[in-house]
Amino acid sequence: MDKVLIEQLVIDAYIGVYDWEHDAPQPLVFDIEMAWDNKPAAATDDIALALDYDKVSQALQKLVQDRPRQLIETIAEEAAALIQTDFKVSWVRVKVGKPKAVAAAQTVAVEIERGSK
Ligand SMILES: Nc1nc2c(c(=O)[nH]1)N=C([C@H](O)[C@@H](O)CO)CN2
Repeated sequence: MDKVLIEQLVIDAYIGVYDWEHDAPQPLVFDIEMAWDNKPAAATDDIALALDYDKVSQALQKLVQDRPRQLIETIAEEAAALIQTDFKVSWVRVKVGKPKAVAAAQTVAVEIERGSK
């Protein structure tokens, strides 16, 4: 299975369950894997046949900054749904890290897979 990947995409977000988290944005780090047949794009050298990682990244930025949320689970689920619906991706893995959440941890994260390969 071919994939298109977006790694370590940083998006500032209003995210968290505690009041202090509602006052300022903090970084979320996205790792995304998307099933995509890369052969047609490679054969034609045509971006129209590729899964445009730039467009996906922009759409994720808009989604995340659209409104505050409490849980990174919510962001992960909404990101997966957007990628599947708007970009016609049959299978996606989304990892959302919140590096500032737990002082003693380098990062905390959730990861989900949606769709079929
Ligand atoms: N599974 C989760 N646990 C926690 C979350 C979360 O989004 N998913 N969030 C928090 C707080 O917002 C925390 O990040 C503040 O440090 C706690 N646990």
